[in-house]
Amino acid sequence: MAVQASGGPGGRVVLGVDSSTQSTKVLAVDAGTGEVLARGQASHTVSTGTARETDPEVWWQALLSALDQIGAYAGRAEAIAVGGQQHGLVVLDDAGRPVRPALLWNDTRSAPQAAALVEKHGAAWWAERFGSVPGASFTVAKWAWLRENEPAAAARAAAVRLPHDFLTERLSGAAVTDRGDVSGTGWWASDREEYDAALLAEVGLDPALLPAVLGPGQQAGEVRGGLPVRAGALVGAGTGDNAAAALGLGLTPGRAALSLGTSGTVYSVSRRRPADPTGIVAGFAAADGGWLPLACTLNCTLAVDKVASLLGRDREQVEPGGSVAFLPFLDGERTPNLPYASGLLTGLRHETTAGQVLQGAYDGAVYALLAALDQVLAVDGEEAEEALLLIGGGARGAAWLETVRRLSGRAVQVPRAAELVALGAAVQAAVLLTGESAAAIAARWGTADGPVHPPLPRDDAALARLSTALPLAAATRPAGSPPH
Ligand SMILES: Nc1ncnc2c1ncn2[C@@H]1O[C@H](COP(=O)(O)OP(=O)(O)O)[C@@H](O)[C@H]1O
Ligand SMILES: O=C(CO)[C@@H](O)[C@H](O)COP(=O)(O)O
Repeated sequence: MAVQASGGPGGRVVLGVDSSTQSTKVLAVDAGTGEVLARGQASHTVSTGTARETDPEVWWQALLSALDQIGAYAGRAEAIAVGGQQHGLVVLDDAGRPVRPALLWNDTRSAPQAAALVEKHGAAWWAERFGSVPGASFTVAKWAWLRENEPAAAARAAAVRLPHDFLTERLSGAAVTDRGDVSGTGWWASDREEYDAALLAEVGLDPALLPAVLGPGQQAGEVRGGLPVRAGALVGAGTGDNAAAALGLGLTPGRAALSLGTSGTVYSVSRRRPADPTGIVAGFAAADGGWLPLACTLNCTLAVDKVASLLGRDREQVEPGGSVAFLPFLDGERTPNLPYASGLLTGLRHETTAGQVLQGAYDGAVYALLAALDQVLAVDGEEAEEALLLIGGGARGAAWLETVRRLSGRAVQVPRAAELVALGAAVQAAVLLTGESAAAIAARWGTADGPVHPPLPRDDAALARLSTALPLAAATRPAGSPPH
């Protein structure tokens, strides 16, 4: 199909949505040039304490508010797609209303259920069949937690959705998901690319409650009436936020992205299906038909910002040197799989400064991601490109950039485009309009363009301190919690 898109006023407009942990962002994008024409953003509330929950209605209201902020572009847009935080368990009643708040990817209460599922079948079975060894983040563990702890809520389930599915359905009425996001549930067999009926029976989930899985480039439906987006505009399949960013970056095998947001993630795309029995690399599917090997941490920007505020410092007030090792596992941790751990600071001396402690928190937050980088790239096996792509809110910060350069020893490229998840969703929407491949659109938009910062000598002493401290962090679980 010919590309009809054209830039400038009067050009065709698509909308990309990023419904992530902390907020919803909407970009109105010129489908021809990729120029961002307008931007809206609205915050979410996430529960604190041991639970991490958000009412899906909060995401919907945030989406409506962000759409409101882009003014006339909402009504002009011809297509829209939604990228959303992965794994969250959304349970709806027969009127499409949430039965309870969604259990989010960073809620570790489901760790015992995840451990029981892995114990029952073995890590190798999970990796081979599902591509991933499920931890507390995976939807299957959350569903098992709900059945055990709130059976009445589970019994009321008329539909089970992921966060992006919920919003896609509110926009279009279509009960659909996509292969990228469904690959993070733990009930989609990546070896056969279908729901695993035997596992669903085992966890007591009726497959009729699940959405249809759309393939790359497929359309979910059209925008229904009565919304700020024009009725009849095309609605893309949407996908998980990391898969959306991979589309937005036009990621190719051998190229890795490091995302610094509520979660820290490191990922690449692969032509080979991942199946890592250690559980470090999750074997997600990519939204374009390939695979998305990925490692994810629970403690990233929020943990470092918390340490800065405890120290009474601005997040950029770091100082070099010193002897601390800081593993900021304030929420427990997922990579490595230490759901009951807490933060650990070692190596304090009289001469240690507050700025060095803060730098230690940055180092600890980046350490596990960089440790997983080679395993992520090894899945495809393509020779790795030197420069890491740095994205997410943290990529705007100098201290994050310098930490990644110093601990990776690699060149780091920071795309000028700030919202890669929303841009990736916009790419998905543009695919529906132009019939091009997502890769062709991302290349035309130049989404990954940005300055390349040359490598620094790797700080092996800091990495060695962190590696020595890690077994101690594993022992920081509260009395009475199960062994890791
Ligand atoms: N200029 C900045 N410098 C450093 N960090 C920043 C900056 N702006 C935002 N952040 C960090 O980005 C985080 C939000 O990142 P984002 O990728 O939007 O999160 P999420 O997608 O998980 O909602 C915040 O927690 C904040 O710490
Ligand atoms: O769980 C994962 C990846 O497996 C997280 O990356 C979530 O998808 C949340 O993303 P952000 O809100 O941090 O962007």
